[in-house]
Amino acid sequence: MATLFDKLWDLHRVGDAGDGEDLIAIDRLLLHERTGGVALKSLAANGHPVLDPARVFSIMDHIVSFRHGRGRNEARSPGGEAFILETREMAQKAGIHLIDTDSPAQGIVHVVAPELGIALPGLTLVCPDSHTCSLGALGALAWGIGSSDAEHAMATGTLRAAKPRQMHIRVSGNLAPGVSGKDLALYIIARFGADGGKRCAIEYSGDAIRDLSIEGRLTLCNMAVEFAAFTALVAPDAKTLDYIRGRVFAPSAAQEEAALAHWEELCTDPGAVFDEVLEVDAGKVQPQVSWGTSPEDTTALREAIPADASTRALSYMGLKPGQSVYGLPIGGAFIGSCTNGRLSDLKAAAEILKGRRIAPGVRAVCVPGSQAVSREAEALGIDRIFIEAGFEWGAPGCAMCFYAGGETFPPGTRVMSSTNRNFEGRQGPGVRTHLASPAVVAASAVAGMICAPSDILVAGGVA
Ligand SMILES: CC(C)[C@H](C(=O)O)[C@@H](O)C(=O)O
Ligand code: SF4
Repeated sequence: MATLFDKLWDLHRVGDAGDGEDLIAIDRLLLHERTGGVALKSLAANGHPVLDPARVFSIMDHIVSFRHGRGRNEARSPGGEAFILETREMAQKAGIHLIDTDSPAQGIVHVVAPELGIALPGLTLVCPDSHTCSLGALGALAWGIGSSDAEHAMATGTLRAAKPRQMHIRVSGNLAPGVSGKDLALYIIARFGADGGKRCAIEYSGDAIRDLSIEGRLTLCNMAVEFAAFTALVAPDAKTLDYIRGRVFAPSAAQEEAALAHWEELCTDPGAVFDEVLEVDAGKVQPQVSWGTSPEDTTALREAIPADASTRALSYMGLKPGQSVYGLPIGGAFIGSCTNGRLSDLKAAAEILKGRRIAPGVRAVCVPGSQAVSREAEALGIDRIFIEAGFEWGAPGCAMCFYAGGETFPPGTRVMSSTNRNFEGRQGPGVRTHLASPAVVAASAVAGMICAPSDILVAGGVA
């Protein structure tokens, strides 16, 4: 009896690497220009070629400008152009896949990898980026690594890793309408703490997980690193297979039968034992919003901030213990990122923004997670809905998810954000980030204050 994680580990275990570590075969490696160029350059300087260039994909996302009509090398931070140029040059020299700034496939690495079928059930995937855990949503064994590990993986096709402990999170019941994968992720982190994942490999299962769309599962697994997990996984099911079919780097029609036979085995055997088990009742999850400077500093929208909340977090956020953030005026809103920059996220926000305007004094920005998301949204008229509501519509990339030294909101601005991190200065010096789902961010942008989608829909006579 084995867990899904045991099976993935054993399938890729090449041998014992000593010191409690195993040598794991790496199927595909992803790079971005913020950390990938450095790894490629150092690898070349050490005289090592990339063992199998066809398995390595480099994508421009972190530093590229999110201005429409951006030039090929335009960065969003001073000096950022060097990251783009170096990654391009080193990727071309190494002969790896390069999804460049002007490619129709460009976007955030964790959004592009599923879209192109780079991430598939049963594969090991690594990237020098902490949110690589997102890809576990497809039943892949994916985790974030450092740049030197990325070099090792490129040179040898393997990595040393200690097998992590395993956690099962069973999410029973159903999420209420309007409650998303993001709300579930924030709820779990708030309830069990930002260290609650205990560096385990987590498998999510249960009715609510089965009911989540693939994009909802990607959002949930994306935040596993905010829960201090090694990674997260969802066993592949019919939805996963439908999602994968026909994607560029997925098995061809001729290979599909063999692939399906393999993927069918990718599940936890009944009776397999986990080191830790957490039970979550999906019916208890309400739309969430963070109030502090860790994703665990989160409550349901109308709930009060705990009386014993950290003074430092409250002072940074300009809040008091016992108060609720509900109704607080905001100055900014951001929808995008590898957490919530996919089509379903933009659709959820557009449902609220349709025929409405954001409040005066709010700067609202939407940046689709990839060129593909952007194209699909534009084909559906979603870009018009955002723009007519007063949002800026940006060019794909990480954009305002993290401050890179360039454009941001003024210090002290309270920003509703569909991203995954609310650390001090994450979106810019002094910027006060509140994490929430795209629907809650959109509703708050319209109201000019933190509120629930239902407030807006009722006020507009829609619901
Ligand atoms: C820059 C990169 C290494 C970083 C990460 O690893 O996650 C970034 O993507 C982030 O979200 O903070
Ligand atoms: S969108 Fe944000 S969290 Fe995701 S990879 Fe980019 S910077 Fe990191």
